[in-house]
Amino acid sequence: MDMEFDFLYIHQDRNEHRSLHVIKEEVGEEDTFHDSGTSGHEPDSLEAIQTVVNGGDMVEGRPSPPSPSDGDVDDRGGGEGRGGKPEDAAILLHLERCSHRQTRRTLHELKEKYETLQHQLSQRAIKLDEFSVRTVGSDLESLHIEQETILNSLESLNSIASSDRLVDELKLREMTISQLRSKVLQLEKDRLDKVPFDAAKEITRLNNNLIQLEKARDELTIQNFSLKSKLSDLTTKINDPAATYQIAKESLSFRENLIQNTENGKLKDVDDPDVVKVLRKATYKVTNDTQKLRQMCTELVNKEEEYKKRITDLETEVRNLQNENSKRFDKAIREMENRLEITSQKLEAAERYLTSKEEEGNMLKLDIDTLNDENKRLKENLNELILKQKDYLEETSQKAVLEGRFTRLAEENRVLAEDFNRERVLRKKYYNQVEEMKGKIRVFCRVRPMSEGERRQEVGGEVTAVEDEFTLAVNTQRGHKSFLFDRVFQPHDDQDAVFQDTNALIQSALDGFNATIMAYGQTGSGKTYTMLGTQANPGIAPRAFQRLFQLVEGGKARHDVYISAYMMELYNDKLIDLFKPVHTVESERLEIKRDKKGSVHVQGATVRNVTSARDLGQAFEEGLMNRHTASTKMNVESSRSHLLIVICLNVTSKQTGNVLKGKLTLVDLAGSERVSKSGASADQLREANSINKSLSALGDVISALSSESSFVPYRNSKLTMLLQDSLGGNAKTLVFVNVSPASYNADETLISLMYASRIKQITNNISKNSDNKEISRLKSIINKLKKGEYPDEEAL
Ligand SMILES: Nc1ncnc2c1ncn2[C@@H]1O[C@H](COP(=O)(O)OP(=O)(O)OP(=O)(O)O)[C@@H](O)[C@H]1O
Repeated sequence: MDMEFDFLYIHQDRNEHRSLHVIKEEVGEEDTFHDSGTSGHEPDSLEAIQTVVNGGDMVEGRPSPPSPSDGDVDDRGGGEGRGGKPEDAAILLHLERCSHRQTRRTLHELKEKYETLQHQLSQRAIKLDEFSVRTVGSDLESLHIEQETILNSLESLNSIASSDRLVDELKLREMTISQLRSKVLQLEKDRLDKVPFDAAKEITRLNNNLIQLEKARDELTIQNFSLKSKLSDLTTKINDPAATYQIAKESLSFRENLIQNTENGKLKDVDDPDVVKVLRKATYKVTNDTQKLRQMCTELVNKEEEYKKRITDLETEVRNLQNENSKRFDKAIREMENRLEITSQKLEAAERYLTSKEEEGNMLKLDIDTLNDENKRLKENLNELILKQKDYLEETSQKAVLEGRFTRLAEENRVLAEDFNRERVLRKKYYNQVEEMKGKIRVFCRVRPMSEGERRQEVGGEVTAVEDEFTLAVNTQRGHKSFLFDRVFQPHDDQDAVFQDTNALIQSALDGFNATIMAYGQTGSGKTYTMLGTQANPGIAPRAFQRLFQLVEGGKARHDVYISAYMMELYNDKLIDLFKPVHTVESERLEIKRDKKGSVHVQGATVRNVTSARDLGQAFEEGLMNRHTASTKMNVESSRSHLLIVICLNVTSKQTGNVLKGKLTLVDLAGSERVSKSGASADQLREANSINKSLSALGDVISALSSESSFVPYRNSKLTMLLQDSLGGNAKTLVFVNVSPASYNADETLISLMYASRIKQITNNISKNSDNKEISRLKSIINKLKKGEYPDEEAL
């Protein structure tokens, strides 16, 4: 009985290993159970599974490498290089296998228990006797209890195998999924760190694909779980019938043994008919139960076969699904790898593009620097322009001020011009009055310098001395004599200084007067130098030409001036037209004529119209050339003839239309030396007489004009006839008396000076004072006019 109690107690213990061990000890057998489908070292705990997932070892209940029987796991498991998905599949497969192994192990344990119990029953059935019938019921009851216990054990085992395992499985899968996700995130992070901004779209697209794949994986996982669940249900269903089958089988065997034992004679020993009856009823009942149990066993066997087949199908289906999943997963991995490769290539392309863009950026920076420099330069230019504009505005304002000032000045100028014109008229009036008061004939004396030859030969030095600008003294052996003139020019006075006091006559000619400038003196005294000058030092004639056209140009707004000229030579009282070629001179007959107004002209003379100083100068040069040719042809010296240049002016006022006719006559007289001194030939005498006669006639005319004689002997010579309208009347005459300072020319100098004195009727005697008073009065008038002041009424 103690053994029975122990047996019942032991079978109620849920610690299977311990109970089996106790049973084995009690029955004295070794545990020979060995599941051919397992290695005996198969990991069946969560810890072991996790270790397998992590690639650890398991030996003797500890984590160990997968056994050869786990070939599917190895084939599908792959390494970490598959990204964790094969591990996931391996875990699932492993969990499935663990579940099956545990189920099969439980079945085997139950089978072992069943065999042990059968063995105990067979052992103890022998010992059953009179109380066997009584104990059959209790045995049956015990069997039922045991059956229930076994069923409970199976139930608990199944629940443990299903619920706990699934929870752990889920936790494990979640951990695995979490690890996989973290790995995926890490990979994505690494890849994103390498991918530039422009590959972000591609990464986003890959992420979306990954999410799709994860969704698909999750769906597959759900399907997998669903299948697992079905498998679990089926396993439960299988286990239930299996347990029932085992119990029924045990019960059947027990009953069969009991019946057999009973029939084998044990009941023969029972004499009591009631007991026999009871036993027979019990036997009958047991027989029926046994039949029912057999039917149940048959059904259960059939069901087991059916479930086993379904399990096999489901396992095949699961394997197929897993293979399919694995293939899809591998395909997805490959696609991901391909996309990663493409993305890497794109990344490289993007990096190259970025590099090129950086280079471009550097170039653009250089361009920007250049543009900045250009901009700076332009700004500087702009600033300069602004400053210039500012200056321009200031200048504009100043210009406006200046324009205002200019307008005022123009008005002032206009007033001044009017005043000037008025003053000019007055000046002319006063000038002419002064000229008239000074006399119509003015006499300037010019002393030439000693020539180099005269200095070298020491011809007795100078006999002349300029005491002041109006007085020339001559020191001779016969005494000291002073001569007064309108002006005395010293040897050092140049041509310009001489012309300054003569150009007023040019203006008089333009004002309608007949102006005459002539040079008188002995040969070599400087007449030609004074009247014509040299190329380097032009005399009065070329300067008068220039001045004349300057005045014409200045007055062209008011006047139209028509200018013509003729040029004559008077030799031995004979006129020669210098504007004609030499060979025609003798054939032409020139006659001096006077018109009704008294104007003199030479009939037959060549008159040249000139429009410029250049024209006039060229004509003048031609005339001089002709004079030289004629002198050579006649074998005479040019100094033995008189030279006349006559410039006729026809001035028409543009305002009034009045016409003024003036004349400027320039005369270079022949030498005035005495005949006895000039040579002894008859021609020379005739020449000298002709010269003296003309010069004497000129002196007579001038003397008559000065003395205001009623008769002026113009017709005594051709010279005076030519000068008839230029001497006297309203004519203005300027006579240069040229003298030599040399002592050997002292006599001729005295004669010339006396001749000039006769012209001015100025003597060195008692009339000197009165003459000096007159001269002083005239000088004061001239000085006031030069200063632009009006002469006093008394002086006038
Ligand atoms: N004021 C002067 N300054 C310098 N040299 C002068 C001056 N006057 C005359 N001479 C020079 O004296 C020389 C004689 O002068 P010029 O020929 O003019 O005298 P002339 O009186 O004209 O003589 P002729 O009656 O023979 O023509 C020339 O060589 C001339 O250059």
